[in-house]
Amino acid sequence: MLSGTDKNNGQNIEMIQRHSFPPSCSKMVTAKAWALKKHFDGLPKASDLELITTELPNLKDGQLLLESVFLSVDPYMRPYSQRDMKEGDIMVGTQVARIVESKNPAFTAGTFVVARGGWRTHFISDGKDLLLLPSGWPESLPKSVALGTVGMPGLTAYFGLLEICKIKPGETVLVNAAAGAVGSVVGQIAKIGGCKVVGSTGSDDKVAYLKSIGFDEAFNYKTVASLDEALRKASPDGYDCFFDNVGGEFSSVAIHQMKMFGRIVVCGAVSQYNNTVPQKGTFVQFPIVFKQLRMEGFIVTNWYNRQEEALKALLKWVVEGKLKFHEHITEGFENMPMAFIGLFKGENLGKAIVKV
Ligand SMILES: NC(=O)C1=CN([C@@H]2O[C@H](COP(=O)(O)OP(=O)(O)OC[C@H]3O[C@@H](n4cnc5c(N)ncnc54)[C@H](OP(=O)(O)O)[C@@H]3O)[C@@H](O)[C@H]2O)C=CC1
Ligand SMILES: CCCCC/C=C/C=O
Repeated sequence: MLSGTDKNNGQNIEMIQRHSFPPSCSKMVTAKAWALKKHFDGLPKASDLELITTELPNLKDGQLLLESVFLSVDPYMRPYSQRDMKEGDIMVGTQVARIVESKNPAFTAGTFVVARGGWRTHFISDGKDLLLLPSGWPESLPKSVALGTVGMPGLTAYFGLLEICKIKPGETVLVNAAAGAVGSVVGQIAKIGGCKVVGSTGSDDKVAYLKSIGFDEAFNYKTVASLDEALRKASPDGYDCFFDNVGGEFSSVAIHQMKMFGRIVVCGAVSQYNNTVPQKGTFVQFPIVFKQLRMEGFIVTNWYNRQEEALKALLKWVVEGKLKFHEHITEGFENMPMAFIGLFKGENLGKAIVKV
């Protein structure tokens, strides 16, 4: 048996067994999975992860066998592994999977679902945590988009912007990591909502991409002489909303350019996830008090009671061409670690996906 526990909604997913099953089992399935071999220290390394090959047992009544088709790599996996995982655990994560075999009357083989199966090629589920793609999903739309713009990152943008920032037409919205999975949706929803949008990102190609999807202003934070000046130039009057994906130094500078009664949604802090020692930043109380700012953190899963409504809206915008998406696809399950590490080097434009 695996020595680690299963954090991937463990109640619903049968642990992969390390031992073989007797030859009498008719349908032995070989599954691969990535386990956390050693806790990350700074930037994750491929050698911190271990590829495990195992065989799955036959299905019991009520169970399904799933095969991952597309897997998601996301920045949250880095802080999550540190806080909530122990060495030996299978990496947490989400995939678009195809039902290979079903002994559960609620699901038929061949159906595609979004699952929280972790970094695995195959897994067994009782079906309780599987999500069908939203109805009306066009045949021409890649199913991987259910892991990005019409999935968790899209929901993050949707609820963060509409419910935490509560954008209003005519306002100016700032977003960093703007060419990524969440940021690119934030900017486009803000445009749909009648806002001016400023995006910060880490390469000139990404700047060009942001302009091509409708951002009013975009700059490369790695090459500007002064972040303070770049923010001021992009919006001399300041910012009503700041959707913060990056944290750290960027946030310390941007908070001073908020307008009176501005709102900051603290979505993530990707610049800080690989820190090995706690960092000190500037104190935030002065701008918060004197500009009467609201600064609020949130976790998207807290809004999942409304995910049906939001996925429907996101899919509609995609189909109408109002919400563009880009995917950074890495081929091969064995390359998952490199796809994950690439997030912290800015390698992805749009949603980082692994195609099995
Ligand atoms: N609160 C919530 O519920 C959720 C929060 N999040 C958070 O949203 C943020 C964006 O996630 P997501 O869109 O999936 O990821 P992205 O697709 O944006 O990928 C990460 C990007 O972050 C940028 N980045 C990486 N390292 C640094 C750094 N040191 N400094 C500045 N930028 C950096 C890179 O873009 P670049 O080239 O521009 O530097 C990279 O491409 C993350 O902080 C994530 O944790 C995501 C989902 C849910
Ligand atoms: C099911 C995925 C939940 C992601 C929450 C992310 C938090 C911060 O990055």
